[in-house]
Amino acid sequence: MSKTYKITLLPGDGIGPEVVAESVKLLDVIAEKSDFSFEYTEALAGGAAIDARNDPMPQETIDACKASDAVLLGAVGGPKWDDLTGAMRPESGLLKIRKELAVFANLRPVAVPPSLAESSPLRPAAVIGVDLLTVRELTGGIYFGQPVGNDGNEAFNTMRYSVEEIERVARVAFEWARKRRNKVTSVDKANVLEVSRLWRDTVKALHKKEFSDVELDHMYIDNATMQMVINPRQFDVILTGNIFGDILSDTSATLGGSLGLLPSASLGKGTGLFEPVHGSAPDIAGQGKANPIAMILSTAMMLDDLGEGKAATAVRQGLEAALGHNLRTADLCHEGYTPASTSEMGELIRTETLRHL
Ligand SMILES: NC(=O)c1ccc[n+]([C@@H]2O[C@H](COP(=O)([O-])OP(=O)(O)OC[C@H]3O[C@@H](n4cnc5c(N)ncnc54)[C@H](O)[C@@H]3O)[C@@H](O)[C@H]2O)c1
Ligand SMILES: CC(C)[C@H](C(=O)O)[C@@H](O)C(=O)O
Ligand SMILES: [Mg+2]
Repeated sequence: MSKTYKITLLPGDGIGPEVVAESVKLLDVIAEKSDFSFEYTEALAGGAAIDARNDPMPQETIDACKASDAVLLGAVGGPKWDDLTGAMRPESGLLKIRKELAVFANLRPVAVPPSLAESSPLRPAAVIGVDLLTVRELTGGIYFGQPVGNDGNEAFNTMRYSVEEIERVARVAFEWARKRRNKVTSVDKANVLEVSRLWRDTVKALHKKEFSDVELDHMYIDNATMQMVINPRQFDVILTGNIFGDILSDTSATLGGSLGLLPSASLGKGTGLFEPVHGSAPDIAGQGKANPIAMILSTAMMLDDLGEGKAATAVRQGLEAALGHNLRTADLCHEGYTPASTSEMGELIRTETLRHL
């Protein structure tokens, strides 16, 4: 009996639907050559859901996500909804589904093969061979701290973490390090913030108790952001909280030359959420310019999570082969390359993936 995976698609806004479409086409051709298939449910999220339901994350969407094996999300937000506040914002819808699915660990890998090094604004010699994984805490910290306030004159958010929240995400980072180069860099602001002091003490204690075979160091967020640019190869696994991980992962996108390359997997105990690191890119939306690679690599992470490692590997090998051709979307298209649209790049990656399946 062949297995059918239930996938909920949340295309969202801006370039979200454009890149999700490429993932679906890829999954369909993979299914044709495999002993498993996919059943899709498309649901509303973000600005699209505000327009249709006056709610950035309707209950029917949450129910569909929880009933599926995996969720693929494009991106949410954009200028049309920028005047909305609080729970009515598209971005609040994204935070809600992360919380509802309890996906507390957000994995954001970056690898720079030689084929991408020349697209980086940094010197190729500084970025070739970069292979790092940011493990970002995703359901706590200042994004979810209470109380929240804004009386028009003064506004505040609160950053809080409990030992339990820190330990469970730190465990994920240490476990990944054991499968990689055995090193964790924990990033915080323990020289200033109480929350970071607890973060650092908790990570140290867990390390001593369960993971003393893994190399551990600690770095302040300001230095880490600079180290990411001047010496990114020193990093294997980076462990950090919600807001520092948000900032540091966009910084890590400079290494390969585009935010359009960075995938992510948001994992907890149940259904995983697979979303590119980038947003809805209003400046290029609707023009066929979006790079589909971040979404396609997020789809590979989904295949891994579903236990379809062979298909995930074929996607990564297919992508590597595709990058050997001279086609590039606009974000990476410099001298010597031919410009490709989102769907042309998607088609090339599909063709190469099939060759590796
Ligand atoms: N996961 C998400 O849904 C998510 C993530 C980040 C931002 N956002 C939202 O997206 C909207 C725009 O935010 P922003 O402009 O700060 O960030 P953004 O990530 O949308 O865009 C930043 C820059 O990167 C470029 N870019 C992003 N993805 C690309 C791709 N796939 N291919 C080529 N270029 C790409 C954009 O053109 C832009 O120049 C905001 O409403 C923001 O809140 C959503
Ligand atoms: C849109 C926003 C809520 C989101 C975040 O800050 O987590 C985004 O920037 C990301 O990196 O996934
Ligand atoms: Mg971000």
